[in-house]
Amino acid sequence: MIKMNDITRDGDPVLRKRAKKATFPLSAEQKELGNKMMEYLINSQNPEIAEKYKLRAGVGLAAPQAGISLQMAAVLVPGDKDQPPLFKEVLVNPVIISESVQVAALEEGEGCLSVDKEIPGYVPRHDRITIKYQTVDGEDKKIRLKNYPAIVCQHEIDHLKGTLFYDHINKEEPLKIDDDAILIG
Ligand SMILES: CNC(=O)c1cccc(C)c1Nc1nc(N2CCN(c3ccccc3Cl)CC2)nc(N2CSC[C@H]2C(=O)NC)n1
Ligand code: NI
Repeated sequence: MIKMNDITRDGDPVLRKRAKKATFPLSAEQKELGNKMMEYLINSQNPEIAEKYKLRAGVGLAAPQAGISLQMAAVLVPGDKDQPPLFKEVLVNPVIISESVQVAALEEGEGCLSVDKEIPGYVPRHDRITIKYQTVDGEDKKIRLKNYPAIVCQHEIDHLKGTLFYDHINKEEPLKIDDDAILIG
């Protein structure tokens, strides 16, 4: 299982590189990586397991954060209690093909498993996006996302381009954002 000491931290050059495009069929190791990244998110969202293995909770994890420069990211956005997840997928070679003009940001700012310190400030993103990606089996998919799942996918796709969330925070005024921005609580 992936544990916190397997997760690369800010300062590791792999987090600032553009990740390599995946070619199909994926190797057994690459498929296994997708499973292990998703397993990390499941474990990290389970209070007992997270406590036992000291896992920081996350809803997204990108391959560069596991030290592998590959265009692959796992996303697991839970639904409400006893509901199915809002979004659960391992995205391979994801590309944002359209994005809303409407800006949105998490009201509490963003955290990242690869950034140990808390960096306050709004991270302006698009409220709605359409992503084209492949599944680990090479199937082409296209999905439209909005609000929290859209924010998470933008954060993870950023990782594949060597961008970290705080790159988007206004240095002079971290809490400055468009008047009509949607703040997601
Ligand atoms: C600085 N303020 C903050 O971090 C911050 C502060 C307050 C609220 C939010 C909402 C904040 N922001 C933020 N909170 C999250 N979690 C909330 C808790 N949750 C979770 C926790 C326990 C069980 C199950 C789950 Cl689901 C896991 C996910 N996740 C992200 N991000 C940014 S996009 C990728 C995603 C990620 O997975 N990061 C590791 N941001
Ligand atoms: Ni991150």
